[in-house]
This record gives sequence, structure tokens and C-alpha cells, in this order.
Amino acid sequence: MGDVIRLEKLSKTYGARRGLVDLDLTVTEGEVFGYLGPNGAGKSTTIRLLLDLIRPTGGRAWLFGREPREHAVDLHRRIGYLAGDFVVDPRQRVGECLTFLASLRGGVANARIEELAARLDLDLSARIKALSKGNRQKVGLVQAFMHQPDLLILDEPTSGLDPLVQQTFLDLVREARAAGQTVFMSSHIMTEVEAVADRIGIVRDGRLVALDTVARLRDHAAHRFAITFAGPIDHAALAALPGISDLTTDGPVARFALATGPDALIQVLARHRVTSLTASAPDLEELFFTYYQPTQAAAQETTHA
Ligand SMILES: Nc1ncnc2c1ncn2[C@@H]1O[C@H](COP(=O)(O)OP(=O)(O)OP(=O)(O)O)[C@@H](O)[C@H]1O
Repeated sequence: MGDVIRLEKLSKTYGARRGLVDLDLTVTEGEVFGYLGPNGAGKSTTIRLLLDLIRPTGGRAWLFGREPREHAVDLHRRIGYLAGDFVVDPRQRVGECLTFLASLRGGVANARIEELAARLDLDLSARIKALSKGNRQKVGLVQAFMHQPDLLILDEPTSGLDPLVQQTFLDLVREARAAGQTVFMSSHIMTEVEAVADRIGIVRDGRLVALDTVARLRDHAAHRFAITFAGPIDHAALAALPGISDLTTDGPVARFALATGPDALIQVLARHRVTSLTASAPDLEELFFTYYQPTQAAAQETTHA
């Protein structure tokens, strides 16, 4: 399968401000790629660079093997894009607006627009200015999906959507993948990305800090343990375990997170009487939050700003 997106050392600075630093990334045909990161991490910058809405200060990007800068018009035909700040003429009715956007695409069957609107519970006769934020977002989703593009680039697609519509959106993504379309979606929310993405990239302070399949990321996420000891807790031995964090004790119970395999823990426990042990499944959300902590460099940057 071909590479739909290929980025090499892609960088963007805004004056002295860091937007994106040396991003290397490949997304292959038919893949759903989840792009996660906190506010200001560089997600929208990446997406705007992909679409040639802004130009890089370093590195290169290819979509379908072609550079966005040279082939923007051709490439945009193959892409469905939902901007993070999707705006359309507020005076239009939803149906008119979508028919107009469809005509710019060279035409999309009305039945397709009606089907998507019905699934998302979007009223085609409503005026855009009268819509809530969530309903406006649905207009953005319909226009991104309606022409069944080879590549969907979605910036925070579920922003403002209620949980039921979020599920419909995830179904649309699964159907797109089943039809061989490629999806690149940014999000703040690990659970929604985890539900559909084949791979996840986490960006922080303009740098890619994690890139892997959901299954492998989960393998590396910390397990939480709660262990009740019959005798005194050997705090020093627990604290010395590699990969341990958040160690607290409450009477006979020790609680902690362990980011490595259980072997060293079992050796410590074998020297004591344990009356109960619970271990929770690795929590990706927790892993995600460890990546959300600002780096020291970013903290200093904020202090000096
Ligand atoms: N036009 C701009 N001028 C100056 N700085 C910018 C501009 N656009 C983005 N930045 C800066 O670049 C960094 C990355 O911003 P970006 O919008 O890509 O983040 P994001 O991950 O999409 O965040 P959010 O989740 O809040 O949308 C931030 O520090 C931001 O302040």
C-alpha cells in the first residue's frame, strides 16, 4: 500500500514561536491515524501545512507522493477537510450551503447529502446562523465526507458533538476505512481516537513524542496496583522497583503505578505475606496525560513570554 502522507523533518516557526519541529511521519493508504496533543501542541499547524494553507520553515511534505505546494488544486480534489474553525456563510440554509459546496466539488448526489444529514440528525432547512456549535460542526462533517474523498483530514472533528453523534461520527470513520479511504484526525480525546485509530501520534510542544499502534501503546502504559500486606509494608523495596510511580500507603495497603513488567514486583512480594492484590488494566488516558505535562523547555518559554 502506498504512502498517502509523508512528512520529513517538517517544521514551522511563527517568528520566535515554535509551531512544529522536525516532524517525520508516514500515513499509509486505508489507515486511520489519530493525532493527539494538548492545546497549542502543533496539531492545526501540521494540518495547515499538509493542505498548503501555510508554508513550512523547514522540511518537506508529500500527499499521494506529490508536494502540496506544487499540486494544491489537484490534491484538494482528493481530500475532505474539516477545519478546526469551520466557518460558512451564516445567512444560507444548511441544504443550500452543502449543495453549493458540492457544486464546487463537481457535484455530489443529493441523496448522499440527505443520508449524511439524517444520520447526523442535521436539519437541512435550518439557517446556519440559527445553528448551535454542534450543529454547525455537523455541516462541516457532511461537507468533508460527502464526496467520499481518498483522504479525510479532520481537525478536532467531534468538537461540540453530543455523545450519540460522536458515535455516528466514529461509524462514518470506520465506513471510510472499510471503503479504502485514509483518515488523519486530530483530537484532544484519547478514548475517541483509541476507538477507531490504527495508529496514534502524540504531539507536544511541536514535537512528536509518541507514535505507535493502539495495542503497543497500551502495552507500555502503566498498570495500577493495590496490594494489602499481612505485615509491615516494605516501602523501600517497593520504592526501588524500576518503573514505579505514585507510591502511597494507607494502613496495610500500598498503591502505585508500574510501567514495567510485573517480574521485579513479584520477587518483592514473594518475601512477604500478601492478603489481596488488584491490578487494573493499563489506562491509555493515563499514558496520554503523562505526555500532556509541559516540558521544562516549554515551561521556561511560557515564563519568559
Ligand atoms: N498564526 C500564528 N501566529 C503565531 N503563533 C501561532 C500561529 N498559529 C499557531 N501558533 C502557535 O504555534 C503553536 C502550535 O499551535 P497549533 O494551533 O498548531 O496547536 P494545536 O495543537 O492545534 O492546538 P489546539 O488544540 O489549541 O487547536 C502554539 O504555540 C501557537 O500559539
